[in-house]
Amino acid sequence: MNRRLRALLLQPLFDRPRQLLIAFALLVGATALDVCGPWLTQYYIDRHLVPGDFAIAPLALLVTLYISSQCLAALGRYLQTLRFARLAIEAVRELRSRIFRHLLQQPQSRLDATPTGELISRVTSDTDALRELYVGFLASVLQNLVLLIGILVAMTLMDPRLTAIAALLIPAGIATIWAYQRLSVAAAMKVRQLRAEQSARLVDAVQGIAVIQAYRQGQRFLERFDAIGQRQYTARMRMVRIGSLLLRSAIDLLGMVVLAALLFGYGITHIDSGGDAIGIGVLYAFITYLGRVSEPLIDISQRFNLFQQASVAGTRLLDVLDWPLERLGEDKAPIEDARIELEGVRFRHDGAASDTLHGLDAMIPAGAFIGVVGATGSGKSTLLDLLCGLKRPTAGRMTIDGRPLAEIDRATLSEAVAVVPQEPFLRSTTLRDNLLLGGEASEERLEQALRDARLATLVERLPKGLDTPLGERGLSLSSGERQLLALARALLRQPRVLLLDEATASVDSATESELSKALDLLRGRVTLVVVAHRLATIREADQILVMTQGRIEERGTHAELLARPEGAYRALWRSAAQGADAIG
Ligand SMILES: Nc1ncnc2c1ncn2[C@@H]1O[C@H](COP(=O)(O)OP(=O)(O)OP(=O)(O)O)[C@@H](O)[C@H]1O
Repeated sequence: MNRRLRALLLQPLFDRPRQLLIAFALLVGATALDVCGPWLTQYYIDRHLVPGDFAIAPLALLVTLYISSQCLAALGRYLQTLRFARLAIEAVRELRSRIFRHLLQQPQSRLDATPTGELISRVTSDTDALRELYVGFLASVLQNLVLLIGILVAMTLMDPRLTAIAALLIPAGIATIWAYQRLSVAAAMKVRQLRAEQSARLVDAVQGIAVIQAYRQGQRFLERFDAIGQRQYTARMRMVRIGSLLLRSAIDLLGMVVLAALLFGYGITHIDSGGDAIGIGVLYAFITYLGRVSEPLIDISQRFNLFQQASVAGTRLLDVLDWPLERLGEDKAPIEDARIELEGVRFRHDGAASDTLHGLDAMIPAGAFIGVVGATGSGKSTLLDLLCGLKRPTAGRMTIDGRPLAEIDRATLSEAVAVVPQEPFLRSTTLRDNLLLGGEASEERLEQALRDARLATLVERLPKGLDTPLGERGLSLSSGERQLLALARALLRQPRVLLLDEATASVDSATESELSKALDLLRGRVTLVVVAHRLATIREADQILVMTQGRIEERGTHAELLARPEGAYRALWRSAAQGADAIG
């Protein structure tokens, strides 16, 4: 295990030295009291039972000591378990939020490239594996080790020679555990890998359930899922076979052999000492202890796979923590006019063979209304992602009010630039929370934004109005309504730049023309960049950029572009008009 992994796994514990110390002290105390049990019994047998001394006072003292030591041991165990659990839960909560914070600061490209199920499993099940390590492995292994030491000390105090015989069980047990580890590691890794595969398939299926049902692919998905289940079963059974052969059975067998050796040893010592050196009570205590030595050994070995799993999970978490954070600018001066300039802006996706945007030049004056049109895949959405800072250009320069976009602080930029994406993100909470997204606004501003986004009538119809929950069992908005909600959310923030990506693609023509009027009201006050398939939306734009395969092929007003006989815009306009069966 390397140093970083060790630090990741252990640091959260060492960050809480007081708690760790208290938990450990409780553990040692409880174990010591536990070990007292057989020792007190031995004392009773040798000093009272065998000589036939049944005086009430010492007997009562012995019984009281026995009961109270065992009760205190149980109390100590209970407190120790609580302490370790608290330590583990706190450590995991902290780690989980560290990983989540790191994910939230990732560049868009990283999140795009990583499957959702994978991200979720890193934040949840991988951090959970660490909790298991603290509660299931660390606490238990420490407890068992202390118990073993306690038993050995108690035995040595009673009889060192017999202890030497009984202690044979320890190296033999360790050798068995070592063999188990070696034989089962491959199967354990296989099980974990198959489990990850199974959850990835599950996430795929749940996300695509509508398509799976529509294309009648349920049976195929089920068969593939079951096939993984079958492989998992085989790997698990292999682990169980190795485990049941080597762990309980082998260690129990070893225990029997050592017991026989002990009885033999007892006999020899007895003869050597002339028959009265070792009491029957010592033998009783040794037999009891012996039974308790094999339990900790089995327990340690069985919990070893928790340690293995935590190591694998820890490696995956370190991998996430290694993902570089998005470079953030530090320029916090507010954006005033929102004049945007692009010079030779290029963009290439990570690992892609060619550029998606090939050197864009554009000058967007403050308060201008810019329309962006072009064929599917021509790079319109990518351009908007660059304008709002979600993606960084691979080459070229982008400025806003003459200040490089890359140097502007993230919060300043997102305060000034609002985006209405193609597929709006909605949370399963109320309409109000979805509009505010954690921010604040007066009722008047909320109502104004709803009116501007043409959502006011929908909200008035709902019995709970803005407090109606969305998603799951709540209201399910239509695609058009979702877009309007995203628009209202953007308007609420009174941005300096408003970027719309096909924001009105799913609303009917009447709503769309009303929205155009609302956007008209923003003209001159807000810099507007509108990507549109429906050309009517951007007909009134100050300038229209026509994109083809990552380049700006044409630019001009609607009238100028339409006047070009062989122009791309004219062709788009004509085909759209033919589609609508009427030339505009
Ligand atoms: N990770 C990626 N690696 C390589 N190419 C990608 C990646 N992600 C997107 N692309 C490509 O980038 C191009 C531009 O996509 P973009 O979404 O900007 O197009 P668009 O003009 O907005 O299309 P639409 O009108 O369909 O929304 C597309 O050809 C897309 O396939």
